[in-house]
Amino acid sequence: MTSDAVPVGVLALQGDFREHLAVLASLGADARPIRRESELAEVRGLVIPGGESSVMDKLSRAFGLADPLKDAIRSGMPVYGTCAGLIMLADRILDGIPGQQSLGGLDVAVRRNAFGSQLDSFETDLDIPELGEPAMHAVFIRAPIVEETGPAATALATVADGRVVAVEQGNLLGTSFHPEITGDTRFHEYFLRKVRARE
Ligand SMILES: NC(=O)CC[C@H](N)C(=O)O
Repeated sequence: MTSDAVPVGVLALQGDFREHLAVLASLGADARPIRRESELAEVRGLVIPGGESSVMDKLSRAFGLADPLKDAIRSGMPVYGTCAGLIMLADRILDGIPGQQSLGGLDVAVRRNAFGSQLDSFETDLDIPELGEPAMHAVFIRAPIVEETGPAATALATVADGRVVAVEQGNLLGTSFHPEITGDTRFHEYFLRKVRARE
């Protein structure tokens, strides 16, 4: 193992964790699926993938992972959530199913399935100053929107009508869209820089 191969996890209870594992491995990380508390304890950063947040919530509680995940987030571990993963990181969920909980950490209110049926899925290019040129091609799939950004969180990207679709707060990152399926690795590189900066 090279010194570059920092161990990072992808929450692998549900959703498109394999795509994230492949991107992280392609960037030289030691990328591991995380299904147990003991596996979480071995990694220095975590990605929470897209999928279905209400199912991920139920499984994380059923597997005894919700509390260790909250502890990891509070301890300052870098965590990047895409789509359902962003919902898991939001302090407040709008339009959740009854009883749906999040792990929290990001001072935002996120509305699930916010783009309505006609825009169930769509693609657009986003200017993201933190990531530089060119604009990022972004794929949205039954995507959430960041409806309120609290004072502790910073918006990184907005769609054309001004609604927020990417946020950052300290070691936490969240995007409504799925960079793991477009071949643009800049968000994963940004996440890995946060992980390596803590080493
Ligand atoms: N692509 C996705 O992750 C969709 C998120 C899903 N609509 C949810 O509420 O969790």
